[in-house]
Amino acid sequence: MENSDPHIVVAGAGSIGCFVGGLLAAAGRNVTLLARPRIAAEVRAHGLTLTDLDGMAVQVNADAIGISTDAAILARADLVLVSVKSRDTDAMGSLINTHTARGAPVISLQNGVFNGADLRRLLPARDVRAGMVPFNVVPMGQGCYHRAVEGDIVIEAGAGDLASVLTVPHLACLESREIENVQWGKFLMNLNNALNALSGLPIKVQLKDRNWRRLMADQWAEALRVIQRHGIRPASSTPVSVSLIPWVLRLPTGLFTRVAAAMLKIDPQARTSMSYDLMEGRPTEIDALQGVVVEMGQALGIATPINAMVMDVMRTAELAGEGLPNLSARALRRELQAGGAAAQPSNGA
Ligand SMILES: NC(=O)C1=CN([C@@H]2O[C@H](COP(=O)(O)OP(=O)(O)OC[C@H]3O[C@@H](n4cnc5c(N)ncnc54)[C@H](OP(=O)(O)O)[C@@H]3O)[C@@H](O)[C@H]2O)C=CC1
Ligand SMILES: CC(C)(CO)C(=O)C(=O)O
Repeated sequence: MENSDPHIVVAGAGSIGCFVGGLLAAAGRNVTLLARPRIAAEVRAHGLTLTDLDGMAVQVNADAIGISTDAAILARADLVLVSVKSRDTDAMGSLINTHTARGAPVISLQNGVFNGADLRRLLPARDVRAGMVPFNVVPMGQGCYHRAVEGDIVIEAGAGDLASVLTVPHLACLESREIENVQWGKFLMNLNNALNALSGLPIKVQLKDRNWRRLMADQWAEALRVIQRHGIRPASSTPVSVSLIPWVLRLPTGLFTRVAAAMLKIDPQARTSMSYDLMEGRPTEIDALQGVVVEMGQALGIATPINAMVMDVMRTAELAGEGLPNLSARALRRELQAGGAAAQPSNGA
């Protein structure tokens, strides 16, 4: 990437893409959102209003940011930020391969741990970087996107100073030589996406319920055991190590609330991205999260009944297409005890 004012194309602008692309454009970067017609129409009509839990309020007028629904815009990209859901990574990778110049770096801003590798497979001999977005973005409608959890973006280290290109007021980006560990740490957090979506609750309300936290803790511990047995060492994205998180989650609510406040700032509106998928009747990223734990467990003959149960219940909710199912943690425990989903290989681990 040689251009001093690189053209950044956000490939699949939804919550993360509009928020990140919008802040970059607000700082004067040359940004185009590649978006579906419904999002393009919204941004053309209202521009973007970007807010956050610290009181940020940034307005981006529609004429300050490029908007396109045509993938051919990728031909004019010097840098591509991929922000589609995991199910669309292959399709977007193929579009980038068709249209984008080989010299343009491609950065995945997606959850899950394999999107970077999937893009690399589709885009051989290109500069493809995995990334990790720690914050949550709530789509508020009329071009308004609200960042409801704090944190800085982390991207895989490599040639050029891409982190500086992506660091502007209200948005910081760091490079890491251990991006896989960083992604695995976020992966563990994202296992709550499904629980949160099934609960139908904002994250903050869900976290106040000790039954939900116990289920989160058990699910986390089950996944961590499998991941570590594969030799992976997840890096925590909070000041508390990944192995201590289950202990923190199991604390009585008063104590937990105090410890959690020092770990991560979350505002009352935050719901996980999977909640919006269920609300809007779209398939979720469950395969890239619980699905990965179940497969990794199967590969080692380790039972993962909680992750398997959550995956099954999520599939039922997707098929029902009735939005958030508003289940209780107790209902999921009963599902686990009923054991249908728990029919897993076990070596007693
Ligand atoms: N939202 C959040 O708070 C966070 C999300 N993430 C991760 O970031 C990634 C993006 O999430 P999020 O922004 O919430 O997802 P969204 O669904 O809000 O945005 C993705 C957008 O890409 C669109 N899209 C898909 N294919 C194309 C295409 N070929 N051309 C144009 N647009 C396309 C989708 O449209 P359509 O729906 O019609 O397919 C959708 O509007 C996910 O991996 C998610 O897990 C990470 C941290 C937080
Ligand atoms: C809520 C958060 C930030 C962590 O689980 C997230 O990644 C998501 O909404 O997908």
